[in-house]
Amino acid sequence: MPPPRIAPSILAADFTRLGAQVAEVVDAGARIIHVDIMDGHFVPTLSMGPQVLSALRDLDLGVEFDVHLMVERPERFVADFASAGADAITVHAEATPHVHYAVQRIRELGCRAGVAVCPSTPLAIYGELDVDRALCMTVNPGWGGQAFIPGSPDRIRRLRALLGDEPDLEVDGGIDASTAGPSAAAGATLFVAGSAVFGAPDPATAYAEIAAAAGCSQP
Ligand SMILES: O=C(CO)[C@@H](O)[C@H](O)COP(=O)(O)O
Ligand SMILES: [Co+2]
Repeated sequence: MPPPRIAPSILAADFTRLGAQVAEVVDAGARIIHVDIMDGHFVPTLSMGPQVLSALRDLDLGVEFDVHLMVERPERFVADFASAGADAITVHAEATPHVHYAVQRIRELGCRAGVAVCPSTPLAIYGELDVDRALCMTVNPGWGGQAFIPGSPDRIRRLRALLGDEPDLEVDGGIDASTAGPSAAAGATLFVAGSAVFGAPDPATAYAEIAAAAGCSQP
């Protein structure tokens, strides 16, 4: 299985000092930054567009950008995010009838391809797809700061069994120092944490605590 990694989500960052906040978690050891894109349709909320990603990319912090598209018909936007600097792009299985095409397109654009599922979506779709990353939502998508759904470790375990050892299994929503451990034990390898990192008084310490709970080796 891939080594465990933590991906701080900038959705919870202070946007008046976004670059400094990202630099702070990079100094603490983060090598992946999670970027949540919400369209007001697939999820009721709006977040940001590719301009924010390209601004972060221009900081040259040497990190990977993990783009989570919570948008309808995400295949329309993958090229925009690839040119803005995405390293991995994840689309929701519920957001398009053309998931296979979206995965193919993301790879053609030179990015790693992920497919995400909401908490009520059957996991069987992964049996039909070859993905670099499977994203198991551990809250309903659309908002930061929600509580981890308690049945998630069981779902993560079933998903890991379907995927085999190779792909990253990403968990997203309510991940903190208490939920990262059970998620890791169930087979998760990539841990998105928004409010537990950027909502903490000291994001670097919070990052280190979640990393330790997830079993990450020292940066
Ligand atoms: O995709 C989403 C929410 O839909 C996330 O990536 C959130 O940004 C996670 O936030 P926390 O639950 O960690 O506060
Ligand atoms: Co996300």
